[in-house]
Amino acid sequence: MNALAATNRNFRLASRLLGLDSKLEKSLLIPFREIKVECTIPKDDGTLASYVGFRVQHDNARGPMKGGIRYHPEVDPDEVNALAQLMTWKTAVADIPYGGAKGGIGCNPRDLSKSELERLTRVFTQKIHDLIGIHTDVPAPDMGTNAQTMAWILDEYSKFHGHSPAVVTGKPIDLGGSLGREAATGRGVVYATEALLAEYGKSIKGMTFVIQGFGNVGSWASRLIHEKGGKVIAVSDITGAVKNPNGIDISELLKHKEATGSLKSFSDGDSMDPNELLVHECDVLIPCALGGVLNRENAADVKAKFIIEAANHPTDPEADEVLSKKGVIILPDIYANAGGVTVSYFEWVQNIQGFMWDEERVNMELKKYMTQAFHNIKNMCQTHDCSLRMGAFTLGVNRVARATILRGWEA
Ligand SMILES: NC(=O)C1=CN([C@@H]2O[C@H](COP(=O)(O)OP(=O)(O)OC[C@H]3O[C@@H](n4cnc5c(N)ncnc54)[C@H](OP(=O)(O)O)[C@@H]3O)[C@@H](O)[C@H]2O)C=CC1
Ligand SMILES: O=C(O)CCC(=O)C(=O)O
Repeated sequence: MNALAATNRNFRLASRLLGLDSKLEKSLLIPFREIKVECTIPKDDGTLASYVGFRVQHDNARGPMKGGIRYHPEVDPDEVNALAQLMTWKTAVADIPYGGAKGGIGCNPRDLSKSELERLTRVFTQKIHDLIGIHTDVPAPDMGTNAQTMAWILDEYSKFHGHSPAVVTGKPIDLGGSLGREAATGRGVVYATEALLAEYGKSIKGMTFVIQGFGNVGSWASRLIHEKGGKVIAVSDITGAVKNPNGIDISELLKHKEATGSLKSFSDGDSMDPNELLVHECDVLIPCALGGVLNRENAADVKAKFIIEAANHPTDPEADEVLSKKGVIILPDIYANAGGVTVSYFEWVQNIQGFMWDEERVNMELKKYMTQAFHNIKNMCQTHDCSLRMGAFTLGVNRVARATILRGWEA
């Protein structure tokens, strides 16, 4: 099932549990605006290359639309649409005053030089600058983009609208970024994991973890789990996977990745088949890369007891069903990875206030939001006798539905 069909299905299940009116259901599902632009840039060798860029603005009932921009060869309109919708429910689950959006460019950032990436980002910004803004739609990093990408968007946007640091989040600190934003999604994943494990009388210390993806989210989650005494026994990136049953020394792995750009040939572990990683024996599996990686092909073989969805929509509905029947506890993406957008919100608030918080305050507030959201999800699970995924969806959808009704439809 493609990402959009899967997301729509989860939304509809939540809508039925909440007993939403069918017209309201339809209006919540249809995106506010879908933007598709062609971005042509001169390559370093003088030839021209064209890329298609998307920004889907899903809903703004609760505030400005918010969500990352992804650079990846598999970016397509349906996936961006699904990711934008997930942002609407995620910001509502986190209870931050935003709606949802997502963007992307179909390109492989690994094949582009830094100056090509800069040109592409600037052309994309030129094409969408009228449709984003501090109080309309605020982009941030996602897969394949980072603080530097946000700096280019900020610079290009400011040429049209004047200096506007709050138009993007996840910026470099020197341009108004927030302390703690880079680590925030991984840190939020760890707070979410702690909240879940505590329900089962468990903690991170001594448990075994398998992590797919070692970019922003995966590397920070690995590092913080390692610091808390969790045993990270297998990790992968696009180049391969590494395992060590005694626990990988994550600080050494970070140095190796920094030096070589890859997890390959790491001396403190054995290489493994990346396809085997998701079904490797462990207590907790944390997908931190692409969507749809847990599917009908591998779900029955998953051995983890807990799955923390740090990636967006890593589990397709068929896998969800198989895993639930097996008793695997899944912490859903719209809660588990909400730490990133929550600290993006803190960054935006700091930019608007013109006042910078210290990192301790950022992390403390993040923990407060993540813990509160977990308790709210648990309450929805009790009210509707449902899974954590439906608990999170009903929480988010209900908040957006209430805001939509309050705003009304009168022209
Ligand atoms: N950044 C953020 O704040 C947030 C991100 N997310 C989600 O988290 C996920 C990861 O995002 P982020 O860490 O920012 O992205 P990055 O681009 O920083 O990292 C992605 C990682 O995934 C790896 N990867 C890519 N393809 C594969 C594959 N087929 N198998 C194994 N690993 C693979 C990459 O490998 P390599 O290192 O070799 O390139 C990289 O390590 C995405 O689903 C994103 O939507 C969710 C909330 C917020
Ligand atoms: O920080 C943000 O605004 C968005 C992060 C994001 O894209 C996500 O949560 O999937």
